[in-house]
Amino acid sequence: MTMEVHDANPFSVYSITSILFLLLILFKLLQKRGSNNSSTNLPPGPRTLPLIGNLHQFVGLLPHHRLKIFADKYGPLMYLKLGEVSNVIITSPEIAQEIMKTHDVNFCDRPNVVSSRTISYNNSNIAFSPYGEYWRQVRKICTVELLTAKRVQSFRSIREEEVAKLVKKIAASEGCVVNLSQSIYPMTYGIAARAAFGKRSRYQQVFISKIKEQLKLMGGFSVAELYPSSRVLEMMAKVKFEKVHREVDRVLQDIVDEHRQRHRSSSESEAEEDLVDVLLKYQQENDSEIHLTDDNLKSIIQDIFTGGGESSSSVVEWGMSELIKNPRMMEKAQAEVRKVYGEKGCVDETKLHELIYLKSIIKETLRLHPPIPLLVPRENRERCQINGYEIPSKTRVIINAWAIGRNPEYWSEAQSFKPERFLDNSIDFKGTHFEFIPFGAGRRICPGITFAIPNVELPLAQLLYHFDWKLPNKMKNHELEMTESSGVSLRRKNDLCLIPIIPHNLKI
Ligand code: HEM
Repeated sequence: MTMEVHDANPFSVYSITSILFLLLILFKLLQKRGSNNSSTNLPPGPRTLPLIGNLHQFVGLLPHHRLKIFADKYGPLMYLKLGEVSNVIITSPEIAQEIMKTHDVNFCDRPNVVSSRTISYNNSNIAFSPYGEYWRQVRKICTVELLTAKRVQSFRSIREEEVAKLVKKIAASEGCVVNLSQSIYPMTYGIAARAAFGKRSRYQQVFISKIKEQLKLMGGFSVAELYPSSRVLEMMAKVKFEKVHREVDRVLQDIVDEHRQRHRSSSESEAEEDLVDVLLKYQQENDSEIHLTDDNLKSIIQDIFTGGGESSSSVVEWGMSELIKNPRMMEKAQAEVRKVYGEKGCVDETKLHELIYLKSIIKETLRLHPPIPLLVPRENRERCQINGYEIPSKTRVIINAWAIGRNPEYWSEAQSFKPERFLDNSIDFKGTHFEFIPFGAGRRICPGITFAIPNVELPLAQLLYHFDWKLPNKMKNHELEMTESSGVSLRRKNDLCLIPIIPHNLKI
């Protein structure tokens, strides 16, 4: 998902002086929008400055880090202003549960911002569409048609082929430094593209590169989103987003047309269906509920593609990083996967369920490095009370899942990577344990969990089975840097570069 506020430097897009100057004039001219913020019983929070609110306090730190520091001072329910937008920040499992369970219906909207409006065909995708009948229907299409366990299973050979390609590429560089980060992202994007468009789409590569451009643009604060009352800023942002969106749209429409053409001329079996086929079939056959336009269809495909490509890679990248840093755990994980697949001599999906330790590594990676650390923002429809404080209507709600996952009140040795903690308990990420919510929770919980997990398990299992790993330049394991960078998903600041060694008994 692509909408959270992520950039460490919110002022990077425009020069700060010109923006402030422009805003001063605008604020004199424009009547402030009637947001209902006259309440005196707002949650506590840092002091705000006129015009910019708390924006200046985000310079130089990633937002989820800064928000954690604030929460340590002001508590788990906090109020702050970014530009003219009111935000509440949640940093405890109890209040997250209040928002995403007790008051879920009230907090089920997404903020209507110019970037998502422009790139998501007027918010007609699943992630950004307002809570209501349309969202219910497209979400149903997603869970009942596109991302069912059976459908995800039908993409097994795609995953196996794409991961095998990755292993082959790495094996060809045995003993040399390999940029693992740069290899993992194309692999998961490749899986998402083939699941969405099928094997034969000649547009796959161009689509991946266009969508990356679009994601890059989405990865920072957009000044227009912080000052929604300014039409000038909105227009400027619209122009910026429209340019790249038009290019993405052109490729997507070609893909849809290509599929339509193919559909007419062949009778493919269901097993060969890709997600565009499924959506086209739904569009043709289902006139009872909502009619899907081509724009609706394209916006859903974009959702699946970005969800499928970006976040899963982030987990593989951080999982490998943690294992390098913790050689004992690396050995244990390798021993498990080599034992389970030893007789078979290769790793496929048939025995993934036996990799219990690997599953706990993935959970621990999601706890410490949730790919979307602030989840996707929500907005409440009606004024309400949470924890004795008043939350005015249309407040933006940001849940700091990253900080919740590192809260020492809920996790022993919270900052340490300890996969064993998940071996003897039933905590999972499906939205019922609010201390562990990398996929969110409630009605808006990520619908892509079943699609995401094999995308993470299979590559990790293969990388552990086929190779031993060394750090370059005689670097010691504990010296590996773990700095995070801003973007649409939480990535490493520096690419993970490692030397793969093929163990003797696994050499062909
Ligand atoms: C490790 C991988 C992934 C992570 C960590 C992740 C995380 C998330 C999070 C945190 C949300 C917001 C939940 C909320 O508001 O409570 C979300 C929403 C969403 N995700 Fe994922 N996701 C992942 C993979 C995927 C995949 C593979 C797909 C599709 C194939 C996908 C599709 C979506 C969609 C469509 C939404 C919007 C749901 C809505 O607003 O109703 N995600 N995801």
